[in-house]
Amino acid sequence: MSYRQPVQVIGGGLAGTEAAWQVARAGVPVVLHEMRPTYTSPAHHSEHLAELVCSNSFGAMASDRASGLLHEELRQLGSVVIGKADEHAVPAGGALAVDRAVFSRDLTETLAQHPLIELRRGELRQIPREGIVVLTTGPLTSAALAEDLRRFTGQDYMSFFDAASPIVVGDSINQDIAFMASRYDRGEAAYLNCPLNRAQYLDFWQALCEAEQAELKDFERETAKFFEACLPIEEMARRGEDTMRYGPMKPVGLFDSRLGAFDDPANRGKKPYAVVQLRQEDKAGQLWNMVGFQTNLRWGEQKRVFRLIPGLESAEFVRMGVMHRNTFINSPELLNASLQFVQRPTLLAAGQLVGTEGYTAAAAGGWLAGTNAARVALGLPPLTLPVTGMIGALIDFISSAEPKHFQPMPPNFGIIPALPRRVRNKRERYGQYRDRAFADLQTWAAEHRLQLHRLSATA
Ligand SMILES: Cc1cc2nc3c(=O)[nH]c(=O)nc-3n(C[C@H](O)[C@H](O)[C@H](O)COP(=O)(O)OP(=O)(O)OC[C@H]3O[C@@H](n4cnc5c(N)ncnc54)[C@H](O)[C@@H]3O)c2cc1C
Repeated sequence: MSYRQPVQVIGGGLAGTEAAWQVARAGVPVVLHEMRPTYTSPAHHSEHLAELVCSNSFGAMASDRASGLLHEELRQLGSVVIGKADEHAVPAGGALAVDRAVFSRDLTETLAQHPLIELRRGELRQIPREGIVVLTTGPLTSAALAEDLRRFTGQDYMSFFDAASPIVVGDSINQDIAFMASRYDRGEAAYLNCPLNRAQYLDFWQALCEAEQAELKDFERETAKFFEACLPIEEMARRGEDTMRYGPMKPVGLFDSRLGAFDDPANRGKKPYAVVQLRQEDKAGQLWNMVGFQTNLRWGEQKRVFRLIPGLESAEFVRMGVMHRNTFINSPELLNASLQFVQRPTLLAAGQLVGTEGYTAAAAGGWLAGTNAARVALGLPPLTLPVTGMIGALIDFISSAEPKHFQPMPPNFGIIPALPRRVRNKRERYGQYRDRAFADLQTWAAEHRLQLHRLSATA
């Protein structure tokens, strides 16, 4: 096949943007189809590429954490998404967070200016039957294309629910109450923290448990499975009085230095019982994201209940929380380890459509699918097992989740068809057990006659 026929990437999210860039970087022309602004998904708000639909964070930066390792590998591999994330980073105490509007606008302009990339706006309703195609339409793939993909695979989708948290105007936060700090004083003081005493926490918890939910459609209510790493805050509240204090409202390592020294025993009684953290959204610090407060409450209820939080009594919300059903394909059955469909090797897929959750994982999958689409076009063998950090992200996810909540995710999470049980069962932190995990993976890969590449060395 001649590679003069452009590769077609469908969906300009995190995965598609990275994929299109890698195709072009290999010298192969590419058309990137993005349906926004003509059609939009229920979670997207702009017309720009690589829009971050909820939090503005790509996860922890330290390279002994799965996300940090993946960032570092993607940097070395020339990822445009992580490159722009670095350029437009905002303070986030050890996490890689970005000014989302500037980040997405810059990526849109950068891709639009590349001589080998054509950015074509409009919904693609069918998978192109010919040529090399990369599907990166995400968890909210448009209905017509989803139906065509279902016909092509002959399989139903799998799904779970994911929610986004509200964004608050900085000037409306009462900074006599909210204080700046990062947990355990790590990095710069990057978060605004709203402290609650026990009575305030219990009032808030009660109000949250009783608040009115936005309606799910009947069939959705029956099958509502939440993504455990991103539970709606009201679902967390329903699970128990203290659940939020062990989750997003964890008070440890946070202290208002205006009250005195943290380690002074005289100040022990001043430590908060619970804390709501807000992370900076934009470089100017005008917008703040409520960390871990993804929600499916009715919008009026969100305002009423969240204004009970000390410091947010007059909060103005520029975006409310929402919840959506995320769908994904049964990738271990449908794809091989190079992200090509077994049925049609010229069709590849990446991002949340294949079940990898999160911005960083989407960018990594996009890197691999784009690289492989270009390699197929150039007549080169595709790369097989993926970025080491992606494996790490997988292990990290698996080790931090409760097995009983796996149902919708594990067989499809990531692109590794059958992780060995001993890796799957690891409950310890990834960083600490990385070497052992890699040894296990190497054995497993050898057993399956797969080569395990560290892409930074092979790309
Ligand atoms: C409500 C919600 C909250 C989330 N919160 C977080 C979070 O806080 N942190 C995190 O890391 N991840 C979060 N995620 C997951 C995260 O959004 C995804 O993992 C990541 O964005 C997936 O990237 P992607 O490129 O696969 O899909 P997307 O980024 O969704 O991109 C898909 C693109 O395809 C386009 N498209 C769809 N159909 C068509 C078509 N037929 N033709 C042309 N274009 C099409 C869409 O417009 C979109 O631009 C959340 C997801 C949802 C739905």
